[in-house]
Amino acid sequence: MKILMFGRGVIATIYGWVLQQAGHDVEFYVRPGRAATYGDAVDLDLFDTRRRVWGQRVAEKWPVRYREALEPDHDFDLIVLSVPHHRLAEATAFLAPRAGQATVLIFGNLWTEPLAAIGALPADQIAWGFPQAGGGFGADGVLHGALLPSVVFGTLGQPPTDRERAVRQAFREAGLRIKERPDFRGWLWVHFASDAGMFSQGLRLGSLSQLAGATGDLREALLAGRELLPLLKARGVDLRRHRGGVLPFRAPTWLTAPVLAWLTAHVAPARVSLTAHSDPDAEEPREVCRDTLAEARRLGISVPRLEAAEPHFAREGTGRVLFSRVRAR
Ligand SMILES: NC(=O)C1=CN([C@@H]2O[C@H](COP(=O)(O)OP(=O)(O)OC[C@H]3O[C@@H](n4cnc5c(N)ncnc54)[C@H](OP(=O)(O)O)[C@@H]3O)[C@@H](O)[C@H]2O)C=CC1
Ligand SMILES: CC(C)(CO)C(=O)C(=O)O
Repeated sequence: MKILMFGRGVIATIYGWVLQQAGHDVEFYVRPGRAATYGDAVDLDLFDTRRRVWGQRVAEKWPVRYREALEPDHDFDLIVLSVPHHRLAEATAFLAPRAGQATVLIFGNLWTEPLAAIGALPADQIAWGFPQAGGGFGADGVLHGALLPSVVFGTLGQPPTDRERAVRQAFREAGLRIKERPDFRGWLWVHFASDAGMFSQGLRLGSLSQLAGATGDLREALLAGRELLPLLKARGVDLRRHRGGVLPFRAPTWLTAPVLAWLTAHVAPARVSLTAHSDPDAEEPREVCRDTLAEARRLGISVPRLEAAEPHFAREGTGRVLFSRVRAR
């Protein structure tokens, strides 16, 4: 397949590498002028768990190809669109007139109705998925991350179309197991709420990385997630269809918090997925928390832990966040 990764973010880079390794022809679309600043190779430092449970360390310089323009008559078969949810509207507006004949895989967090989130992109060209990888670029420019052996794909109630099956096949050929989620709208929202629980407590400490190995703070994150279950129900999510996703929030925290703490302290792929999120000024965690809290308020759901963390993600009139000001003191 000829594949265009949109942007050169964390997820686009990890899966671009995986797909190219599987023999696909991979290029990155970056904003005009950006290719030179990114440089012609990515420094990867990954734990790849596709073949080994504890992960195989990959440290390599991966030469990549960029394009800074996209015309609708391109011949890409697949465009992978993986951006933070608050950047999706801008990205879909750019891509809608340029999608050509490609299938567009929406591959990330969402908190709105999925079909509204794709804007003017043609709905019959869309596939839905979610990465099972994590990480971040360090100050040294190296991408530190972990790749899990599966990847999530979903549909909005219908069986996968031919296009959607072809995308699953491309990921399967890359050695990834496909986890199929027929109520993907609900799955995405459960995931978003669970991120809000984690991010709210990470922001309280400075960044998500601080949660690694921290039993008490992970307990708070799990309880913050538990408080969001009524919000999901109020949004119409049938939680019985997402038992696996909500189990960590329903299970007793005397059990789950120490297990999570142990995993994130001692198991390299789990540890790296958290510790790579060390940027105290990262915007996405704040946007996730803001949007979740706004929805809880709109629907009149009490979320005391998220609310208590609000000073760390609230926006000032100027657009700066309160938290940056507190840190600067
Ligand atoms: N990172 C992680 O560990 C995980 C992330 N996810 C989810 O995956 C998705 C992607 O996350 P991640 O890879 O971390 O995000 P990043 O912020 O690392 O990457 C986004 C990329 O998209 C580019 N981009 C965004 N908007 C545009 C635009 N309009 N035009 C051109 N380029 C654009 C950005 O470029 P620029 O810098 O120029 O804006 C950047 O390169 C998110 O939904 C996230 O929640 C899920 C699991 C784990
Ligand atoms: C919580 C975290 C950081 C896991 O890597 C994430 O970004 C996600 O799964 O959405």
